[in-house]
Amino acid sequence: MHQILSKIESPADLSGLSNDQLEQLADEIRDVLCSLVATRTAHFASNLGVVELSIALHRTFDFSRDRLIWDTGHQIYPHKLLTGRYDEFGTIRTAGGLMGYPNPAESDYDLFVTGHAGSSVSTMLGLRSGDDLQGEKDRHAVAVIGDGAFPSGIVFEALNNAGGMNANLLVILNDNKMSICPRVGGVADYFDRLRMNPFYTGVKSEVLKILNHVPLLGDPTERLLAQCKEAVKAGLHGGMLFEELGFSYIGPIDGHNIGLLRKYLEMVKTLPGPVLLHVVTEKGHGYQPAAADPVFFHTPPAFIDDNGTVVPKKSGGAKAYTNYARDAIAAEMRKSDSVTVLTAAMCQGTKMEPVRDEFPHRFFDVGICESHAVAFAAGQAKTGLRPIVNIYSTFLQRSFDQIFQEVALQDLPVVFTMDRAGLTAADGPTHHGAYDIGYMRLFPNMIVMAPGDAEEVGEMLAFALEQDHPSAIRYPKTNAETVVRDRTPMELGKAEVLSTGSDGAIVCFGAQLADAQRAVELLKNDGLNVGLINARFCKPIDRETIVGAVKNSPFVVTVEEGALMTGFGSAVLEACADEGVDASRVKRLGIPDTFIDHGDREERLAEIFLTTEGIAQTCREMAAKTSALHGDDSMTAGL
Ligand SMILES: Cc1ncc(C[n+]2csc(CCOP(=O)(O)OP(=O)(O)O)c2C)c(N)n1
Ligand SMILES: CC(=O)[C@@H](O)[C@H](O)COP(=O)(O)O
Ligand SMILES: [Mg+2]
Repeated sequence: MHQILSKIESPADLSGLSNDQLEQLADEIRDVLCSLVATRTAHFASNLGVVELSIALHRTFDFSRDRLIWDTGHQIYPHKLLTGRYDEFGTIRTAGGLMGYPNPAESDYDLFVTGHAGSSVSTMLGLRSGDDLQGEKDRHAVAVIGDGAFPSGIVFEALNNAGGMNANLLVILNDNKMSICPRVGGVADYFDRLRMNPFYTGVKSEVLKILNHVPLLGDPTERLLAQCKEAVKAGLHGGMLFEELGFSYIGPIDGHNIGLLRKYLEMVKTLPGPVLLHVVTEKGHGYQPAAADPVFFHTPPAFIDDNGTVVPKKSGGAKAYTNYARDAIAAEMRKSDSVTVLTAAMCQGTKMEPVRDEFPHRFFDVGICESHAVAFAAGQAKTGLRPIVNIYSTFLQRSFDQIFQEVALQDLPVVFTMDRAGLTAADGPTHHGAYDIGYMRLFPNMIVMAPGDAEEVGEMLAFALEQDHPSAIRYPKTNAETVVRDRTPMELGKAEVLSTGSDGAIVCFGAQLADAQRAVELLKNDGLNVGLINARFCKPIDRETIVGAVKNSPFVVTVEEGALMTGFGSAVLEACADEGVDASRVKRLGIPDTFIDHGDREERLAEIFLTTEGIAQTCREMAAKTSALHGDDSMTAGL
């Protein structure tokens, strides 16, 4: 089994292998990738597409000394298999196992933990600059970036800087025509034109040889001829966008031909200054169903291959918050032509393909360009439209300044639907939506909400679209429950009291409401009568109800699936302080001030007491503590 791969303990073990053996190694790596996705959801098509590139890179450079960064990092699996992690690879994306992204704690061959797209050229330029300043100019600097990540604004900031510095830097564009969905925008169209370049078909090199032998004359015609020559080369070269920024553009070349890759990598290794090598690959290459449908196979559900038929191991089940949000967005877009929706290359993750198809003129996929997305939405809002910016909580962090300046400061009615707000489990710390409560409630004019259950998603979106202010609605990566109750209508800054209790109160902001309701029922078995408040708003917070609960209850437990630092619980403490109410009997449950590793979502939630039992246990402890404070030993007897 994996005769060659199983013996690769480091890239140095590649040195003696022939191209044929390297091709066999590629097959063995693909076999490992196919075995992995039979067991769990993981990044599949992207990794299939960079097998040969990974092998050729590690065969050509010595990254124990040279520098290598894979942009975004979701396509890191072949790199991990080639850098001594074959034996433990089966643990990837599981608690305590390998991360599904680069991780310096696992290997010196991983330089940065990444998961957000676009930063690789910048960090590599920084590494280049640092190595140069410390007398290590011999270390090569290589950043591999996908065509989906490439339009991110930060990439052009880095290209601009690298060109200006004339830095010895190799940027490898991994062009597979795909982001998660098909790539979009002018850069995508440009890449399509480059892919048609004769170089890729081998014709260009002959023409370039001829041009380079055209004699230069010493008279005014020389300048014209030289310009014509440059124009023809540029036309052939393609790559003018990069050449004008100071990069030598090479390509496009076949990214699945190991021999060809090695040849060009050896060539560009010696080229001075910034170089961009354009590599053409196929997302899903080597596994036909993935090549045929790279969108589905970006992160497919665990599946088995039944003689070429893909059979997901489980499907269906309760609807996720994402589904309710998508349906609510579609419903609002049907109700009003003023409602638009924007995504930053996450149409598939937000399940908005049906919305894209139903509203082709009011659906905007701007690519991995979150900062631009928010400013774009602000422009739409300025014209009277009601844009919904549907971006994952963690990726929306890219847009902090545009949320501040273009939206909040202008007080424009942009609605932010922040998916994956909370723990995202297998993706780990780069993808947890931990900070959106804190960063959104900072801004004047911003309304910050979190649905407590499935129904409130649609109620909050409809409410948000009626407000003449910006608003944010956050929900986690999980199935949505319904909490049966007599619902009170949405009212700005008003919480919903589900029950009252003489022994304490739980104030829940967001999707743990059903857990909190079950905890209330559990606590009755302990003889504790604890009330439950559905906060609904973190901003404006319902001071009357929530500070009132703190004032009149023996204890209050606040619950949020967000960072405790600056989160909803902090807002409660601030409100109590402002009202002069003693908040010493408030216990806050949420994400502690640390980065939470990847792992099973329910396990991670249990570790921070954001489960039915965790909330109940916290209430028991608070009841004991507060009854002891007031001389009633009945609760402490059993502790
Ligand atoms: C800032 C940011 N926004 C969105 C994402 C979600 N995302 C992960 S991979 C991906 C597509 C990347 O496309 P590309 O760079 O071409 O890589 P490929 O999967 O094609 O190899 C996206 C949008 C992200 N990781 N980071
Ligand atoms: C690499 C990346 O950022 C995306 O592929 C992300 O992992 C998708 O997350 P979901 O699977 O939660 O949509
Ligand atoms: Mg791509």
